[in-house]
Amino acid sequence: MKKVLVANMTSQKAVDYLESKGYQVIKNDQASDDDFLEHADVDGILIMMHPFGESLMSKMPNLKVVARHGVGYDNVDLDAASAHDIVVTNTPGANATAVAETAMMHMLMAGRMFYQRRQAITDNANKRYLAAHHGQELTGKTVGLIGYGHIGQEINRMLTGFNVKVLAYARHQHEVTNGHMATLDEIYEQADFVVTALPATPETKHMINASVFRKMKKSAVLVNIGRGALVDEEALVEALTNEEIAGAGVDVVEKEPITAENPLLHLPNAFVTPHVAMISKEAMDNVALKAAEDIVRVLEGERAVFQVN
Ligand SMILES: O=CC(=O)O
Repeated sequence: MKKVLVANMTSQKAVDYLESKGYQVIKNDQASDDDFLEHADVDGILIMMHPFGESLMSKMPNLKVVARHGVGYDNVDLDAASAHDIVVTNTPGANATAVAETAMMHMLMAGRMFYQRRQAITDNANKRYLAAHHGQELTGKTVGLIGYGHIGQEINRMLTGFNVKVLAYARHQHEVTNGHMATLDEIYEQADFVVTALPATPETKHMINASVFRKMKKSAVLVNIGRGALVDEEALVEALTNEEIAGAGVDVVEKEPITAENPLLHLPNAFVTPHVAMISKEAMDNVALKAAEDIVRVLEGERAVFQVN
């Protein structure tokens, strides 16, 4: 019987599907390197954000497929995977609604500093700052979407009722119902809300940096629901502290899991969530099932079709 390790928190749907197909499932909610190696004989593995590279792959002789539970696969070493003939899959689109809802929430929360206003009831913090800063509405504004895949397009769809103008940046041309495609500089210079929804790659690392903050409007709000690596966090903290931009909403930071020391948590104009954009019952079910289906397809021989690019 083939074995699949379902690592980290996921939906039971993955386990049920794999078992219904006759696989032995080992479930491990706290996957660490040691936990992986305890089950080094597995044929497939379903992982979330745990770094997975050569040191693990080389010790798992039967491993044929690593299914990334989500979209970004920056935690998986693709070169090592191809050297070991391991297929890597991801689940584009399966969590787009949850992540787009999170982006909408961040625009509204960071735009109006709702979190800090709630906190001020009980801890008295930031009262002077909040009295002097009223925040801004999303309605009628220009929104820059950097990344226009499943998630960017879903954000655009959700924005329809807000009567915004959308400027979208992507590698490929798209029809943008609420606006049009634009260059990065057009977005930096014109957008009131800049949303980053790109993967972490060598090309996107720190693409949002001090020189970008200088190009952005002083009233702009940055929302990052892609990866922490997209934003130079030190420069972001500086830009927020000096009010070079008005605010930020981030679900992802450079060093995760985020800890209480992260300076973004202590600024009155930043709103932070701990990389939870895709955590909803619906998204977890969709993603888990899609990842489990990919594992089965690969283990049954349909490899090339599912490889991430
Ligand atoms: O972070 C979430 C994902 O990569 O889907």
